[in-house]
Amino acid sequence: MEKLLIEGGYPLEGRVNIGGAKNSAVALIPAAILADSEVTIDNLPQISDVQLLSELLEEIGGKTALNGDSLTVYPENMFAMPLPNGRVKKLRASYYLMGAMLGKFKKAVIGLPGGCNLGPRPIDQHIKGFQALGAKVTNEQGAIYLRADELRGAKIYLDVVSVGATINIMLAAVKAKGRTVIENAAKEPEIIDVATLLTSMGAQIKGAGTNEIRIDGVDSLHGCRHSIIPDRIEAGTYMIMAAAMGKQVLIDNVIPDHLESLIAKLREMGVHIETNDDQIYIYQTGNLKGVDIKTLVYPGFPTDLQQPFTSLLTKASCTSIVTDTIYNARFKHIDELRRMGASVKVEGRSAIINGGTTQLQGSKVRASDLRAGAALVVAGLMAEGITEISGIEHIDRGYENLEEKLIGLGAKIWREKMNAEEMKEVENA
Ligand SMILES: CC(=O)N[C@H]1[C@@H](OP(=O)(O)OP(=O)(O)OC[C@H]2O[C@@H](n3ccc(=O)[nH]c3=O)[C@H](O)[C@@H]2O)O[C@H](CO)[C@@H](O)[C@@H]1O
Ligand SMILES: C=C(OP(=O)(O)O)C(=O)O
Repeated sequence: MEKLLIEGGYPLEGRVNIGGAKNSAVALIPAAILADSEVTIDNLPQISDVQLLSELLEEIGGKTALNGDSLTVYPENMFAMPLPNGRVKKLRASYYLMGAMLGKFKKAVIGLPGGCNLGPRPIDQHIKGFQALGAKVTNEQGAIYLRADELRGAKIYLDVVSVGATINIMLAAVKAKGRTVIENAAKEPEIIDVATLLTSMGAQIKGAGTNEIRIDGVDSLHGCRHSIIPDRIEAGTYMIMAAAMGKQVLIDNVIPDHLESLIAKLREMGVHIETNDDQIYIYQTGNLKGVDIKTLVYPGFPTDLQQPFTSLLTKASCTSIVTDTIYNARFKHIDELRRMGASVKVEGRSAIINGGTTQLQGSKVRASDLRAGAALVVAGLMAEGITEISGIEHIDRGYENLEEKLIGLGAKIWREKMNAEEMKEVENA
């Protein structure tokens, strides 16, 4: 087990290159199951979720070859091997194996997914979609059993706007007979990215990125090559770090339009930002003003940036209120920020941050989930002294080469092995 150490207080300056989007990559890899021949995915982020999914494809008989940031998936010999346990529980996106395997083999047995513990994360809308397409779905001892004699297109209205359900239904529907319409679909850029890959494989999909997606089933899908869009959440995290500690930071390989809500909020705080086609500049700013944010489905403020943004708000003058309407319990980072001296309290689904009251102090803290980890890295960069972050396996699920990228910007950050006593502390926590 390792921990991350940050000596805070060093200004960030320079440029940082953003990798491919985690939440696209983790859907595109399972989507490759649906093809009859090889699929190559470029601009792949080097994160543990990607590694786990490649291993899961090998478990079902596929072959994968990683070459730099490109992954080729050879789906020819895959079969409907049950995957009730093991790796599927280590990440959220293993739920995409349900849609992809159902679409390809008309059957699948997959364990319930893991991923960040953000409170309840049901998958009822995924299952409602599979059932509407004609699948029989049962939950037996924590594994989902899916089976269909034939998948038929259907009209599916999502009761909750869900990224995962929208993509999973697309995966199951692309080879179904006839037309599927997903109403009240999620509109995240990653959904368009998955639709683009599937279309390159020969699928007929219209409306991805709007709230109504229409899919006309085809008999077979072929191999293709696809490059993943930049990770807007990784980019947003570096923007927040730059707003907190930056002199002048250039974020490279980013789609500024995907970050409009964050850009607007940072500008409201007084951060000076310029954008062009694929870059965002953040300039040194003076005093930061407090702002309120409310997380919403895309294009609203992303819940995945709520936690790192909360850390930034501890530095702003006056009080800010952060409300998470997507996951109302996504506040596990708050206790850790308090340990570092932040004045924050949680009331219902909101965190109230008394900004600018104290200087954060380096402390021993624990990342309970991926973006809680990012929030603690932001706090560690701002704090006086050394911050030690445990639970960094969560951070490795979503941030490639974090230390390397931050060292490139002038931060003092490194990894160390934990000693036996520290490991025991973490296990007992
Ligand atoms: C791998 C991946 O892409 N993860 C992202 C995805 O997660 P994920 O796909 O799990 O999130 P959803 O968009 O499905 O969840 C949104 C909301 O809908 C609820 N819900 C969802 C499905 C369902 O069947 N029933 C239901 O009630 C959830 O509990 C949540 O409150 O979108 C989230 C919201 O942008 C992000 O935080 C995650 O980073
Ligand atoms: C919640 C997240 O991831 P996952 O859905 O994979 O747990 C995230 O990326 O912030």
